[in-house]
Amino acid sequence: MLRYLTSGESHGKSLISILDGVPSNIELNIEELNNELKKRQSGYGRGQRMKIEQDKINILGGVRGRITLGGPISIEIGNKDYENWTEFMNPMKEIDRDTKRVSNARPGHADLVGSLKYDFDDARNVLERSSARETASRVAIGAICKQILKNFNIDFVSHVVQIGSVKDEDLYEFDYIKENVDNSDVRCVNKEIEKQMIEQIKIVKSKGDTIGGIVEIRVKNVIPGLGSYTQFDKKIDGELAMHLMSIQAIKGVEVGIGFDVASYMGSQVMDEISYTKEKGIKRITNRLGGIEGGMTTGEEIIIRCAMKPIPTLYKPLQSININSLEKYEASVERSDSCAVPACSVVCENVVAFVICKFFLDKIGGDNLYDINKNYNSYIKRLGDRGWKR
Ligand SMILES: Cc1cc2nc3c(=O)[nH]c(=O)nc-3n(C[C@H](O)[C@H](O)[C@H](O)COP(=O)(O)O)c2cc1C
Ligand SMILES: C=C(O[C@@H]1CC(C(=O)O)=C[C@@H](OP(=O)(O)O)[C@H]1O)C(=O)O
Repeated sequence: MLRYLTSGESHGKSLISILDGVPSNIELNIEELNNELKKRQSGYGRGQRMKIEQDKINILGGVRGRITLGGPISIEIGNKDYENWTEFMNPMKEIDRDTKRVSNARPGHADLVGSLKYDFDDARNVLERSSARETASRVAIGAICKQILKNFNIDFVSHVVQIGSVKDEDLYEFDYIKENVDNSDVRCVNKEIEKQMIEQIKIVKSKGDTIGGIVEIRVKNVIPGLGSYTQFDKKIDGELAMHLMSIQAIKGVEVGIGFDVASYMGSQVMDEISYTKEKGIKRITNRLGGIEGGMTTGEEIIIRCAMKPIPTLYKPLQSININSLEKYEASVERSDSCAVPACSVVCENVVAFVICKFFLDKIGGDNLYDINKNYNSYIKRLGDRGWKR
């Protein structure tokens, strides 16, 4: 079973993760992995931290000469900022506990409840781990998963469809998104709307406020039958939602037309089925986003995620001191004003992990050769039943 754990603090020495269950003989493109990390760091609205960090993957185990060995892969991403934080973060030595203290809980962040739950008088101990710095690890893991799935033509893309009230309402083809998204400062496909989104972020930032938005993730060339209707925890939509909702600041996940299913009649929601000798079994539409009964249908997967605005405001909200309980303005930490573009990269890679997990569960095999054999045999059987690539 494909699984991972992440460890590390935002201003600690490095982020460490272990990805277990990767088959052997997968060739890794390190440049491509680093490119994915770089994409997560960009996007208009990010704060000063992204000027300090230049995330690079350092694989410590499980890979030899860029080829996976079938054992757990250990990954390190260094925090350059640690150089400035050693005296406050060093795990092995006495540290200065007074200078970087956070006492006035930021509403919307984990500060207050984390301090109560873990019995801390300093929310620094909470925010170091609750910080979305951790998403760099998740991107590295998802990027490896993408490279596994590339062997089977499965491809991923994501883009920003809304920032605040500015929306990109067009429905684009997968390839069109792919061609245009990386040229945009906010990962928006439409250049006109991109300008409006940047303007929106600027205005909000100038007021000391923050803003959220919606991102869309698409997966192309997925085979039918990943996931299962037979048990609640085998349903791929459930697992996707769980992984996506666990990303810092994600407050909603939709598959296909999502919440709109509630407003339409059945005939306007279900995707009718057709069969022709040339195209095989196909859906005439794809409103349900490529998932039925907890299984992939073979149509493109379409998911949207809503990100709330960044909780740290330069014009702080009312709060309390976690120790004295007196009324205070929330602490102000160096912060992003909008991280929706970065979040689209995170969501895309988190989806890649889940798809890869279910793909390996379905197809099986410890090494690329066996997986290829099993894959081809499944595709052949589906072909005999009328499904075509
Ligand atoms: C890519 C990314 C960057 C983020 N940057 C910040 C930030 O600079 N400041 C901040 O307060 N929150 C930031 N957040 C959001 C917080 O980490 C998040 O709101 C917090 O951990 C509380 O979790 P919750 O919103 O899921 O409840 C960011 C989230 C993501 C995904
Ligand atoms: C470090 C990252 O994001 C951080 C996420 C984050 C938060 O509270 O979630 C707060 C900020 O941390 P800092 O105070 O060090 O600037 C962001 O920069 C990153 O995405 O790599």
